[in-house]
Amino acid sequence: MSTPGLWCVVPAAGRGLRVGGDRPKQYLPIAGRLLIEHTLDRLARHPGIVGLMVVLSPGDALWPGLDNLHRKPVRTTPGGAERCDSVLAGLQALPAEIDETDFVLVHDAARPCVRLDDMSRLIGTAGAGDGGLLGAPLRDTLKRADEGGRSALTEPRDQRWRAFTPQMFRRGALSAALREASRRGITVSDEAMAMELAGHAPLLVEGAEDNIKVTTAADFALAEFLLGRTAPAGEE
Ligand SMILES: Nc1ccn([C@@H]2O[C@H](COP(=O)(O)OP(=O)(O)OP(=O)(O)O)[C@@H](O)[C@H]2O)c(=O)n1
Ligand SMILES: C[C@](O)(CO)[C@H](O)COP(=O)(O)O
Repeated sequence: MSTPGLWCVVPAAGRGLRVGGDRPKQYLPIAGRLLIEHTLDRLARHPGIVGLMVVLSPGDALWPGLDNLHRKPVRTTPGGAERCDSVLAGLQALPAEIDETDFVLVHDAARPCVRLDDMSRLIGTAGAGDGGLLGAPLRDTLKRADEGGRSALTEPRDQRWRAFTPQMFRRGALSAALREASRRGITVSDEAMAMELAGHAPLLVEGAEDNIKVTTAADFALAEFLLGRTAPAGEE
């Protein structure tokens, strides 16, 4: 039996090494709350989401122990060495009532600024086919650097997109695609890559470019500004 709504797997088992903080970045403060709390609150506010499966680093002692947000269940499970391993673990830990053909969302804990209306557009359009992902067409010129840090060549920009999250796929198809990529020794950088390798054609759904992934220390100031806006983005 499927559920009348979407669960979201939230990979949050990373170490945040590129930030260089004294703890994993998902547990660093932004605008008075933990980074992860902003992200989970944003996700739980979306009416189409019915539950969150947060994937934590094994032995994570910093998890604040949330079990419910906006009257929606929050569950946790241990993740793996790579993001894709954590996503697969999250899929496996979802409640039994979610069957293989149900769509699920995957959204990085490190992306606290996702807009609710962008999520609605993804859910409303990508569910008609193989699933899809939020992203944005590349708007800057793209350079390939040589070993000396110089521009070796300019990459073609047409039909190039930046991939964001959430990404939305059927639980069974995504699990199988992730397992197959792992079996082939391929570390996929997002769920769509695994689906592409499995022969699917994920739909690209354009979303706001302020859906930033907090990756370095410099990203915290921008995230703080974006989160400080009067109303959660997408409800303005
Ligand atoms: N083994 C991993 C690695 C990453 N992630 C999660 O995947 C998201 C995107 O990954 P990234 O931004 O690279 O986070 P980190 O891996 O923590 O960053 P870094 O590479 O700087 O250590 C983050 O929410 C991170 O917690 C995860 O669940 N499991
Ligand atoms: C999934 C993702 O956020 C899409 O852009 C990105 O691939 C994550 O990369 P990371 O190196 O694991 O942060």
